[in-house]
Amino acid sequence: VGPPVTNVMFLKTHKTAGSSVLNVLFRFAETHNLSVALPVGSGFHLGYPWLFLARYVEGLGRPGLQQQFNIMCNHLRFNLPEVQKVMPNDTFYFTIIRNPVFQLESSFTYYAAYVPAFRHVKSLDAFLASPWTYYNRSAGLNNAYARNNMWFDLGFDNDAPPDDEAYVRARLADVEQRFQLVLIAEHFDESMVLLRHLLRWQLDDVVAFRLNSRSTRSVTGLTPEGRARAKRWCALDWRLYQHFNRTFWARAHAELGPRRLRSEVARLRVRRGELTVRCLQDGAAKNKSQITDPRLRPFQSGQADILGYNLRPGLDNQTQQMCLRLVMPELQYVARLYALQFPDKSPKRIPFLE
Ligand SMILES: Nc1ncnc2c1ncn2[C@@H]1O[C@H](COP(=O)(O)OS(=O)(=O)O)[C@@H](OP(=O)(O)O)[C@H]1O
Repeated sequence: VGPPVTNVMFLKTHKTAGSSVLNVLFRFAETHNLSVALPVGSGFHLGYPWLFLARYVEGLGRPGLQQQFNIMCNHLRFNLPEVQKVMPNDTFYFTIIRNPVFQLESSFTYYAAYVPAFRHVKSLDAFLASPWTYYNRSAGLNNAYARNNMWFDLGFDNDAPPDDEAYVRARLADVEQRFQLVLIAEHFDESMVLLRHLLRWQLDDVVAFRLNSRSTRSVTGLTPEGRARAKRWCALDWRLYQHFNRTFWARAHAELGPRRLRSEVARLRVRRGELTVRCLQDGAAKNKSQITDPRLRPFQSGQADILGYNLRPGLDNQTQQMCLRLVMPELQYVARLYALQFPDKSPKRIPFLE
């Protein structure tokens, strides 16, 4: 026991349920009046895919403004010495990973037009059948979305040879040493329970709706052969996932025990169910054409059909504010916190809302 942890750094890896975690952290920051390390100027991420530098954070280094922040969670490529310039020494570090097969499939659909390696191939199965036809190491950092993307986000070389056992082990040890917790997207609710326990937060603080998810229509299944190839192509991410999937359960059982873990997960789901009924029109996610309030429209990319939510009409003001925070997409929430934190700067513009 002790006071809630308020200095938190979340490494938001790509296509791993990070937007749902970011929502949890932004809500906590907003409702507890904490400062957030936000992207400088008009940006929405912290310099990705470049290695993170402290100067990518708004307000840093200007006399009279604060030099350190409570919460940091926007996309960045991890670079510890620079992160440490922004975050206090007692910061709690955590991240999230996902089965690399599903992570890659999500990435392919979302970034198809943006990533050189994906641009000229019609399907992920075709890509995986001969990746070296499309993937060129020297094509620039944007190809990081196409191979071992989580390994890359952690700041490592995503083209390193996966059979170099000493190298792989050393990097896994680096992650263990720096991150107090590595969450697993496939076990999102267990992850939130464990996170809440370690941060000493309230149940409501970690209840989240699924954000940035695709309609089933835009999810393409891989063939069994494609799945096996994806594991080999992203062998570094596969090692990462296997390792931390194992330690996650060991940790959850050591911290909480299986019974308490189960009952806390059940409580979380009940609470999310209550908030679903209270906040959401039809209690369900909506596709982009159905979302009426532009403030609630999520950014769309590639072939992905990204779902969002409508709020129930007629909510009282306080409930509406609470529900709004739960469903606010990432870009809108970044812009909102930026306006709150830097009222004298020109507000961030969201092009697709103009
Ligand atoms: N709560 C929860 N549990 C499990 N999975 C979840 C959850 N929330 C989001 N998601 C899935 O995560 C994918 C989006 O990841 P990110 O938000 O990290 O994407 S992004 O990098 O910020 O664009 C996206 O995956 P795909 O639908 O396969 O694309 C989401 O469906």
